[in-house]
Amino acid sequence: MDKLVIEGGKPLSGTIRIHGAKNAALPILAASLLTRGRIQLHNVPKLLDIQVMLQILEDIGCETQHINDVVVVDTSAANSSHVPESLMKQMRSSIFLMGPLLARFGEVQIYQPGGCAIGERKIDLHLEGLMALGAQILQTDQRIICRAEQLTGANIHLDFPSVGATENIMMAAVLAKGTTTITNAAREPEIQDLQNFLNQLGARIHGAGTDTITIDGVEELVPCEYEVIPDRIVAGTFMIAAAATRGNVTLTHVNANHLTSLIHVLRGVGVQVSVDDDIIHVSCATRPHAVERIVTSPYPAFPTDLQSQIMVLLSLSDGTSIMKETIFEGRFKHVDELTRMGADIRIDLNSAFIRGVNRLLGASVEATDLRAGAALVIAGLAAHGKTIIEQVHHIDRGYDQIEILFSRLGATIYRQSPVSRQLDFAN
Ligand SMILES: CC(=O)N[C@H]1[C@@H](OP(=O)(O)OP(=O)(O)OC[C@H]2O[C@@H](n3ccc(=O)[nH]c3=O)[C@H](O)[C@@H]2O)O[C@H](CO)[C@@H](O)[C@@H]1O
Ligand SMILES: C=C(OP(=O)(O)O)C(=O)O
Repeated sequence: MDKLVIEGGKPLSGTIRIHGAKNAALPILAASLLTRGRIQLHNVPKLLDIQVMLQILEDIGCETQHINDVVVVDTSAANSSHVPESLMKQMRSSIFLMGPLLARFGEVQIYQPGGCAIGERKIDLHLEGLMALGAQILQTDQRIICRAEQLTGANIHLDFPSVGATENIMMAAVLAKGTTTITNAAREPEIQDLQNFLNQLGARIHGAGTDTITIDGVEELVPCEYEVIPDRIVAGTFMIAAAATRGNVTLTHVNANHLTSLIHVLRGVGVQVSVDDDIIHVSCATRPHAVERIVTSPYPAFPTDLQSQIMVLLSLSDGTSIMKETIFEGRFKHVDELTRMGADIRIDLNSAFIRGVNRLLGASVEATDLRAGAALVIAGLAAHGKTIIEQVHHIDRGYDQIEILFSRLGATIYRQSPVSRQLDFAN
């Protein structure tokens, strides 16, 4: 298992380019199955989750290629509506295959998806949405079989604006007969990106970005070329790292409109953030102060995917801050690790009370999930001394070589691979 080793205490400085969004690229890759032919996608990051999605597409008969940030998927020969359990279990986003495969083949056999251990992460809203479109669902313990000779448009109200359920329903409804309306839909930028991609294929969807999405079913879709949006969570991670190390960092290829809640919080604690078109500049010369309360909620509120990272900044701020997590019940696992590094955080139900300390100290810690891992990297960069982070594979799900990106900003950070892997690379 790889480890990250960090010698902290240096302010980050310099410019980096932000890669494409994992959470946009994954549903878009799954949606490519809705058409027959060759799709070319730009700005697709080289991440573990993307690799798994491409492996699944290959397993069901597609041809795929990922060179630099360009992915080509040829879906012409896709011939299976079954996703093997071993692949399903590798990530949560395998669930995105359900809608497109059902729409393409009239049936799909999948399993409960895997993913980060951040909460229960049910899929009831996905299933209810597909049933509303006319699918019959047979569920045993882990296996889910879904069938529908013809999907038919319907009015679907989501009890919670689930990102994944909104996307799965959109993908299933594109080729359905008639019109589908999703109310209380999720409004995340990645949903708008999926709408834009599907419309480029010839779909007729509008409303993404609001809480009501309308999908007028079409007969068929034709392949296209498309560019994925920048990753707002990766951008946010680097912005917070710049502030936590009292650095001076410029991010390029970002969309600041997707980061309004974070920019508001950062400015509120005294961090300088300026925006110029697709460039964001972050600098922090003095100790930030505490924030009264941050609550994670669906977009456009503060994202749960930046909760653990901002907690590192609050741990180093002057005063006590409160962080309430309302999306995932198991997303405070980084707290024990941060405490090991000297943070002063108390958890009460879904709220964390963070008393700022003057400094964090390097320690051996474990990434328990993707964003918890990213938070530990930030903590390690800001801390005095050496930090070793285990279970780096979690971080690799969402950041393309995080150590290289931070090295470019002057950090001392490197990856230690087991000897056998180092030899593999040498050959
Ligand atoms: C690949 C991707 O885009 N992942 C993002 C997506 O995950 P994901 O799509 O899984 O997140 P959801 O919005 O669906 O989940 C939010 C909440 O709804 C619950 N729920 C969800 C579906 C369902 O059928 N039943 C149900 O109860 C979940 O358990 C969770 O408590 O949005 C999350 C919330 O912004 C982000 O943290 C993830 O990074
Ligand atoms: C929770 C996340 O991703 P996923 O939904 O793919 O597990 C994340 O990106 O922080």
